Parts: sequence; C-alpha cells; structure tokens
Amino acid sequence: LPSTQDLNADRTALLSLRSAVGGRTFRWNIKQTSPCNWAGVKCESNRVTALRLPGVALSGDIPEGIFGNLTQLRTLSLRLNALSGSLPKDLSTSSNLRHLYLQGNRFSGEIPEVLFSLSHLVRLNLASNSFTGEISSGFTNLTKLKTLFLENNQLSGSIPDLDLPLVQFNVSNNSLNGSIPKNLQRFESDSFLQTSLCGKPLKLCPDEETVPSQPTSGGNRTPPSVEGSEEKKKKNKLSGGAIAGIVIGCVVGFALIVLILMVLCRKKSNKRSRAVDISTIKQQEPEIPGDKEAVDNGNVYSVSAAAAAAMTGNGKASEGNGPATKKLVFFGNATKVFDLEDLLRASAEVLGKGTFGTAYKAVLDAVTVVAVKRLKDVMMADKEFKEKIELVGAMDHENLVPLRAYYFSRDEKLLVYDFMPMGSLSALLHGNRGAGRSPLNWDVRSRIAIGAARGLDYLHSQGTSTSHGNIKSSNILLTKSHDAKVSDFGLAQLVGSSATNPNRATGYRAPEVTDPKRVSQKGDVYSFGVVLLELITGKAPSNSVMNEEGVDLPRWVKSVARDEWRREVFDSELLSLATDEEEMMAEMVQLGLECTSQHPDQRPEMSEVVRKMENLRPYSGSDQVNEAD
Ligand SMILES: Nc1ncnc2c1ncn2[C@@H]1O[C@H](COP(=O)(O)OP(=O)(O)OP(=O)(O)O)[C@@H](O)[C@H]1O
Repeated sequence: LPSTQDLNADRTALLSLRSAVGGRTFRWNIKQTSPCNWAGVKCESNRVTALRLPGVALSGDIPEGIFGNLTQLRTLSLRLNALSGSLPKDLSTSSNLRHLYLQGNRFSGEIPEVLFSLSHLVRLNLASNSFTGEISSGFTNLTKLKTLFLENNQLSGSIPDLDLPLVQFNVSNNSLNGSIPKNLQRFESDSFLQTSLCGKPLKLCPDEETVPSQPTSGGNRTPPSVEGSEEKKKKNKLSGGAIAGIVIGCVVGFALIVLILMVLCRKKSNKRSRAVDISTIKQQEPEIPGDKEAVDNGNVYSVSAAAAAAMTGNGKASEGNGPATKKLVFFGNATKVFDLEDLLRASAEVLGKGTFGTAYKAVLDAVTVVAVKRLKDVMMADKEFKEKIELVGAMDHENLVPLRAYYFSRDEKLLVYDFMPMGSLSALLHGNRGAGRSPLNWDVRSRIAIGAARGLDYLHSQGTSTSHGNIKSSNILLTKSHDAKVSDFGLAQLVGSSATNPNRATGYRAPEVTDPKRVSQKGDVYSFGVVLLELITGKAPSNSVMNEEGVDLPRWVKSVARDEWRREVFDSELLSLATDEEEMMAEMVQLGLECTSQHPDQRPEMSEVVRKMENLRPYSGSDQVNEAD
C-alpha cells in the first residue's frame, strides 16, 4: 500500500519542479501538506497520478531528479509553455506514464532514447518544439502507442517503419526525406506536409515512378530493384498479340475517357462550383466581377480574375495607390510559401458566402489546400488594414484557424487560411441528420467545446479590448481528429457595418450588442454559451419553432426544470450515457446558462469557463484522451 512517505516524495518532486520552472505553480498553496488539491495535480490512492499544467507560463529547463520520484504518474501535460533544454532522462522512471503531452514548448536536442522504455505510453505529443536528430527506430518499443505527434520540429533523415497501433500520426514540417514506410502509408497526406518525403499518400518517389510497386507479403517492402527485375520478367512473358491488344485497348479507352470528360465538362459548367484554370480566365475576364456574380453563377472565376487583373495590370489595384503590392504577405515562420500566381493557377471552388465576403477552397498541389476569403466592404486605408491584419496574423494558438497570408490592393483583399477538412461545427451538428449519419458522442462534443473555449480564451488574453465578435457554430471549424479551431477572428473590426448583417448572427448575439462592430469579450461569452447549448441540445439557435414562439435557445433551456434536462434538453443522440457523463453534461448546460446571463456582468470570463470545463472533463482536449484506451 502507498504510504504517506510516497506522497511526500511526490510533493517534494512537485516543489522542485515549481522552483525550477515557476509560472502559475507559484499559486499552489504549499502550506497544504498534501499536493492533491494543487491546481493541475490529481491523486489516486494517495499518490500523484496526473500532472496537467497546460499554458501556465512554465519556463526554463526541467532538471533531473524530479520525475525520478513521481513514479505513479500516468498523465503528464506540460504543453503550451516555454520549457526549454533537453527532456530530463529520469522521465523513464515514471514507467507508468500513459499520456505525455509536451507540445508547444522550446525543448531541443534529440528525442532521448530513455523515452522508449515507457512501454505503457498511449499518447505522445512532442509537436511544435525544436527537437533535432532522426526519428529513432526505438519508437517501435512503444507497442501501445496510438498517438504520435512530432510535427513542427527540426527532425531530419528518414522515418523508420513504425509497426505500431497508431491512429493519429503527424510528422509535418520537419526536414524529413526518403520514402514513407509501408506501415505509415495508411495516414493521409496531412500527416506529412512540408517535408521532403515521398511515396503514398504523397507523390511517388523517383524510384517508383517507372516501376509500379507490388503488394508484398510479410509486411516488408521489396527493394525497388527486385520489384523492377520481377516486373521485367513478367513483361517478357507477354506475347506480341497480347501487347498489341493492350495497346489498342489503351487507345480506345483513352478516347472514351476524353469523350466522357468532354460531356461531363459541358454539363458541369452549369453547376454550383467548378475547377478553373486561371490562365483562360485572365484572357476572358479582364474586368473585375463582383461577389454577386461569383456566387450567383456558381463559378469561382471572380476571386482569381480580380487578383489576376491586379497582377496583369488590367485591374485598378495600383490606381492612386503607388505601386501595388501584388504579393501574398506571409505570416510568421511559414516554411511552405507560394505566390499569388500559384494561388491564381489553383483550382478552386466556392465554400460559401459569409458576413465578410466569399470563401473559396483552393487546391495548390497534392498537399497544399487553403481557404481563401475574399473580403468585401473593407472601408479603411491600406495602412490601417495592414496594421490590423498583422495583429490577426500574429495570433497563434492550436484552437485558432491560422491566417497564413494576405493580399491587399485598393480593390482586393484576400485572406489565406489553412483549409479545415471537416468543415464547421454547424455542418457537423445540423447537416445530414437523417439515416447514415454517425451519432456524435459526448466525448467528441465536449472536446470540441473545450477546444473552442480555449481558442476564444486565448483571443481574450491578448488584451482587454480583443474580442471575436462573431462566435457561432459555423465559425468553429474542425480538424480530421475533431479538434476545434475558431475562425474569422479579428474580421468584425475590419469590415464596414453594412457587411455585418445582424440576421446572420440570429440567436448568438448578446442582448446588449446593438452595433455589430462594437464587440466585447462579454458579448463573445454570451455567443459561446449559445454554442455550448447548441452542442448539447443539437438544436440550431435559429431553430424556427423556437423563434416563432419568441424564445431563444438559452431561454428555452432555462424554461426546462433541471430534472427534466435528460429527457427534454439533451440531444436524443446522447441518451445512452454513463451516469458520470450525464452529470458532466448537466454541468455544461449550467455553464452555458451562466454564459448566456442577460446581464454582461453576470457572465464568467472565458478563462473561468475554460477552467470549469477542464475540471469537469479532466482528460480534455486533443491531447487528453480517455486513459482506458
Ligand atoms: N478555413 C476554412 N476551411 C474550411 N472551410 C471553411 C474555412 N473558412 C470558411 N469555411 C467554410 O466556408 C463557408 C463560408 O464561410 P464564411 O466564414 O465566409 O461564412 P459563415 O461562417 O457562413 O458566416 P460568417 O462570415 O458570418 O462567419 C462556411 O461553410 C465555412 O464553414
């Protein structure tokens, strides 16, 4: 049985960590003899089993001798701090670790081999640090590993063939090269962006281009030279007649495909969106068409044609403006940059028309897909626009859709974002409610809620006057792993009030907000509360039945007694819940109601909302997944 002595050893270790890396651990009440009530510390059977200190301003190196004592630790989250130096070697003593989240720090050096002795590890996130060296084949010792995130580091060399039960994997934005090993080819290209890797799911490697790869038995990749010689042998066996047949077949097949494509192209020109080749548009459309044409016609030429006109000098971009910038301006340390011409050449489709303009999806190449927002009604001088957009571009948080670049001229303002493949929360909740829709469980919903709350909290932490102004479920976008990212932040202050149509925000806007341009943090909290209630009830705030009755979503929820919530309020998809999940959901409803208090002063700050949610759902976020798996 664990003794108090063990807990004392845990306490001493935590105090050493505190004096080494500081941050908000200085708020711990160290007069308490037990560390179990300190923020971020969780105990079981009188031992510290989880330490979660995400984004609490820890900084500096972690000395050796701390983790040697925390032997019962199962979850360690120190993500989003400013920790530096190499990882302490005595991490290996915490041999019970299941979940290790160290992303978003400044750790450097090689990933230490001792890590590979943590044989119980299920989730490992070392992304967004400065780790160097190669990805060791030692990872194969982690036989229970389901998540491995190594993106945004400086890792080099090739990737070993990791035969692990991984379900999440990412090595993007590293200096990796060579071919993607067989066991990792099942992941999508997003897992390998901004590297020099090749092979499935990316482009073929040079050695594969001439020789199609053969399925191999036993899981080992046959060396290309062997594949090549086997292939040659097979080819030699074909008779002249067979070859002639194949050639004729190919020619006829090709002619048929061309014919079908021509017919399809004709039909498609009337459809809502289509891929376009900008070079043809440049000649056909020297004028800059407006948004209306772009959407009404369902074509995408306007985004490209307008910018094309700017580039070719046909448009009015440089008039009265001095020389036009004619360049995409990238933010931060984006390694994969492209120019305006690439963007124009990209095939694109209309995603939708929003408050601030029209959004397009542009596919630059097999791995680079972006969302381009063409802003309308920007009524400010270029200098002011640039200053404001620079502030937006400087926002950097895992729960915000990153603004990668912008283009501006007098007549054209384009914003380039990462494309979010799973669309918006609104589409996820309300799109395709019929048969065939996989139900959204509470785990996914609550993770989305916490992610969105963290994104908004980050925005609010940038200054008391920084707010979003347009929080709603269609502005919460999702990654493939259903991590939430808040989009459209900073735009409410950029566009003219004619663009901020109040009807679009129906149901989300706080009662005191009359001028959509005068946004406030407490207004955001209200809108967030509505999103929270939307997530739990599955009801859109613009729900016509409620609106006809003159009640909005918060009022409707308030009108139902708490002991009726399960039957009346919770989305019917969520009814087969464990008792603790039900309790958690009820607490979230309560939080949603607090956020939507009529009086702004009665609403909590976003930081408090996040804290409450994290207490409710201890294994929260993209990194904090149920230990059971
Ligand atoms: N980065 C992105 N990745 C994927 N889809 C996006 C992205 N940005 C916007 N969209 C989608 O494009 C469509 C239009 O988005 P947009 O933000 O312009 O309008 P909205 O969200 O409907 O309204 P509003 O502008 O008032 O917020 C929406 O369906 C949205 O989900």
